[in-house]
Amino acid sequence: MPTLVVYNPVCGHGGAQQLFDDHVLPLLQQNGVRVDKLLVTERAGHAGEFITEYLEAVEGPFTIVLGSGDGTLHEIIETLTTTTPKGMRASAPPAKLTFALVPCGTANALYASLFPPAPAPDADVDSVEYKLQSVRSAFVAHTRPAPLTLALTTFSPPPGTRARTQPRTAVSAVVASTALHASILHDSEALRASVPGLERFKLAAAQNIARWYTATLTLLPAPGSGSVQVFDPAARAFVPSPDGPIVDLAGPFAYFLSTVNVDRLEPRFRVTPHGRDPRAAGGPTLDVVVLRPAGDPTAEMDSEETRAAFAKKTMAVMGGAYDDGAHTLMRYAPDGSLSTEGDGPCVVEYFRCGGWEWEPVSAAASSDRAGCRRLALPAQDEIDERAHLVCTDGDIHEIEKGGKASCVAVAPIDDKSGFAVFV
Ligand SMILES: Nc1ncnc2c1ncn2[C@@H]1O[C@H](COP(=O)(O)OP(=O)(O)OP(=O)(O)O)[C@@H](O)[C@H]1O
Repeated sequence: MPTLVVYNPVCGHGGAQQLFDDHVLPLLQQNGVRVDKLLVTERAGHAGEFITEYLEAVEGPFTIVLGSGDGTLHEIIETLTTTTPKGMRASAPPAKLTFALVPCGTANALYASLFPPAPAPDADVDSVEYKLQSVRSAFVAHTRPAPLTLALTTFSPPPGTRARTQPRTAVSAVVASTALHASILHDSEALRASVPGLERFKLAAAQNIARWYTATLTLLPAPGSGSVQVFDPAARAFVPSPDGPIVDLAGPFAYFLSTVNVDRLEPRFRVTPHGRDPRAAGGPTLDVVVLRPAGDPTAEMDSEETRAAFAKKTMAVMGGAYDDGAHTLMRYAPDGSLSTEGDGPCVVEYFRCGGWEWEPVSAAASSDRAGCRRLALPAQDEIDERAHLVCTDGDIHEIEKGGKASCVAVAPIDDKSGFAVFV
């Protein structure tokens, strides 16, 4: 099976070259692995172009030893998924691509989810041994790779518009989000040069923590599951949603994020903490976390004070994600304080579903749906620019005014196609 080595020398703290020279390439050599091609990426887009051209010319299946963060992995998967197949790639089904991941990026969400660091706060995610686990699985232990589920997000123009181009589709292997998470990724990119580590996400979070987003959200069941599932903190399990097979949620929203393949976005940020649990039979699924101010029993009407008070709760929810996913157990006490005890209303809504539709709307339209009327904004026809941002694995997209984003989870049709990773 052809083996390619690709690494991004500038991702994370810029240590990929040394790690590959000193450890990864020697480990491959010791285990008799012949490297067919090695690419040190020179620019954004390089890895995707290189892999696509190689796969057009050479018969697969393929293994790629990839030294990067989630962004370069995303770039390869998205380029292959959205480029019309030609040459060898035109064969059906297209050849399978399996990754041995070497975490060299900033957050390394997929790697940290597949190889969760030990619970001790000082567990060393920077050690060479921690970083070589996927390569060892591939070439030393010869484990069976795990298939990757993908989230396909399509951006549609307003209904009735004559499409100038085909609707765009973005592909993610980790996260598709809007609201606070998309705002953080949007703003943190500008900080990349000045704040190189995870701190830039915390800085961008502080800038955006008090924003609300007006939209409507529809969650759709996975094929074969019959219903959207909702996490029941008392049972510590997903159960069919009492709202029926499809769940409609009105805004405003503070947080909305969906994940595939992962239970965390950073080694310690377990935002969808059951994302790696074994699934019941049925189609591929997304784990979805939603935070809506209307759930707060003390949020009476929209005002600066209400938003400032709710921002503290959003902070507490983010803190719960850093505390092993405790936000999914949080409930409101009657006075609006948060606790993981008691049986009050859940603070976050944690769902498992097959897909979702997010449609930015005016505040009036959003609050027309049941449950959120009391938080209607005064300026009813204002367009909420920020509600139009969608993040797919770090890429930021903008929904056209009057349009929407629709996301669906897909999995390889068999174990000879699609993408997989050595775990
Ligand atoms: N030589 C290069 N110069 C500049 N950008 C590059 C180069 N090689 C790859 N890239 C781009 O860098 C971006 C970020 O890389 P990557 O995701 O691997 O690291 P990261 O952002 O540090 O990590 P993470 O995604 O885990 O936070 C990718 O979108 C990729 O296209």
